[in-house]
Amino acid sequence: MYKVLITDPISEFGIKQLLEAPDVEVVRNTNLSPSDLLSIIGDYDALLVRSQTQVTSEVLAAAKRLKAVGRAGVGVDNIDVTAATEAGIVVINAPDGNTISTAEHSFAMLMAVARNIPQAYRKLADGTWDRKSFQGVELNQKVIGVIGMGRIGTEVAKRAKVFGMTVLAYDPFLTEERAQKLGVTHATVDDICRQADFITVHTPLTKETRYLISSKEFDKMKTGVRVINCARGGIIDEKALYEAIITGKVAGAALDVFEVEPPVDNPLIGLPQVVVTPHLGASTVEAQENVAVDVSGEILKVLRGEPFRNAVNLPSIPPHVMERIEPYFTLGEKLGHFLAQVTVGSVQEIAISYSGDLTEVDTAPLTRTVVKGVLSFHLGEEVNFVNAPLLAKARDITVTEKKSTQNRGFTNLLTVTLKTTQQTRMVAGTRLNGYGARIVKIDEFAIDVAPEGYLLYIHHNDRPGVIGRVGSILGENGVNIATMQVGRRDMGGDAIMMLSVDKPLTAELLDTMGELPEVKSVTQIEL
Ligand SMILES: NC(=O)c1ccc[n+]([C@@H]2O[C@H](COP(=O)([O-])OP(=O)(O)OC[C@H]3O[C@@H](n4cnc5c(N)ncnc54)[C@H](O)[C@@H]3O)[C@@H](O)[C@H]2O)c1
Ligand SMILES: O=C(O)CC[C@@H](O)C(=O)O
Repeated sequence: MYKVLITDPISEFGIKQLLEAPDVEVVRNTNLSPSDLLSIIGDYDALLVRSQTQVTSEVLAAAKRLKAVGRAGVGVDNIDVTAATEAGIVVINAPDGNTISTAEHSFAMLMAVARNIPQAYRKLADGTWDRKSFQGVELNQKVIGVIGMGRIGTEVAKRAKVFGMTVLAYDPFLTEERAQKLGVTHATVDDICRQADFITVHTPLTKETRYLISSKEFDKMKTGVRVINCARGGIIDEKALYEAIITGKVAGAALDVFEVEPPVDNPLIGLPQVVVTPHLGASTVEAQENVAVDVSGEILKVLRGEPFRNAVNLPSIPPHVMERIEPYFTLGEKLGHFLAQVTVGSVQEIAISYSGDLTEVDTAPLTRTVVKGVLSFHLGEEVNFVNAPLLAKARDITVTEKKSTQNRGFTNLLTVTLKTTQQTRMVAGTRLNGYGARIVKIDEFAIDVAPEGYLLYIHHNDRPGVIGRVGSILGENGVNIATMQVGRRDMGGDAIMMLSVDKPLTAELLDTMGELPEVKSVTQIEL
């Protein structure tokens, strides 16, 4: 039974699949102090949070069973992702579910600051009918600068266009073609500062984007500009913003996020030109359901060892790529695990070659599964999909990946070569329609074996009677052979036998088989 701890308020509908999963026990406690969390986290396999719970390196160090931290939302600023990666803990987020809600909130804030809606509301609510103080500006025919054209920035830009605005957009990944397709003008931050009537930021908060908009940028702006931040506090320098408002450069600001949340003695709050909300961008019924559904589903997959998509500490896998490579995940891991069991010496290099259909997609996630398969034979559960490359690097193991045109007649082929201090061995596998995963080559021998269960890999001389003797010994010792495959290079030369058996052999029985005439080696493999 997997234990999942939920420590922030998360949509009930969204976590339904966790609550109903027969293999999951959910514990909800949204009143834990940091020390409470430290003392109980060791019992849990997954932790599900929003933005309040601080998942620090101490929490992660105490989380001996933890396999995943799920964030019902986009930003993972409250999670020590580096510490999680080192510990092999997957950090999952839900990047798509709150895009529309946050874009709509950004637009609502833009309109609120353009027309002074909250200020007018407050005055009227206080009993004053004031029609002079709140003259606003139209959006139509104004220039808006969108900095960060990812999911939310793009949706904001689309809405701005519908309102008759000219959109200047900056994002290091915005191509001219995409800008044209969206009907926006590709611009620099400098262009935006000089030309825009409204500036809205939609980047993550990184070293590069901290104080992206500060005094230097405000100095370049048109007098009367209005700025919006519904992304992360700190992208706009709050001190510089305050100065720019006081000097009259900036006519208004709309802020949903702050450098410190909740804000403490923040002079921006209460300024008549500033519209604020307490980080409400994603606070809609729809967004909270979406993010909770997404992250709960992904957590279930991580716990059950199934492929997942949205890990922050792993490159994300687009759905069309996932669809193509998912069937090979288990095969890749098993090929790695197979080689680790038949090879002697310390691993120096893992080389993976993809051919056929597999050359058409990004196979980096598959490479991780192969590396995991190799390392897990020696490192056990310590190694997983997240930390496998790090663990290989820490052991000076080179991992290479190449695409090859040599598919040996298979529509797809995954070939893994393991170089150790003592030998170099190779195994190749494929997926055959109707038969599933198969091992089709071991070193120079063609073979056809399902990579599962207990296998006996016997290297022998191709002589009459060897196969019979192997079968008899197993039979005499009560070991049932499920399947048997032989492969040889030349008649009477080097040959291999691959048997799948119903139960593992004892060490004594393995020795007895190894002593048979013409048998060179016997290796038991578990896949
Ligand atoms: N207020 C809220 O409640 C709320 C809700 C959801 C998301 N957010 C925040 O909104 C922001 C955007 O989210 P998203 O889902 O659109 O993310 P996203 O990853 O889809 O987009 C971010 C974009 O910023 C771009 N970028 C990175 N550095 C940049 C730079 N120096 N200059 C310009 N662009 C840069 C990236 O290339 C990317 O395209 C994030 O900070 C996220 O945490 C806030
Ligand atoms: O409401 C939340 O949980 C924060 C939403 C937002 O900032 C995010 O990063 O997804």
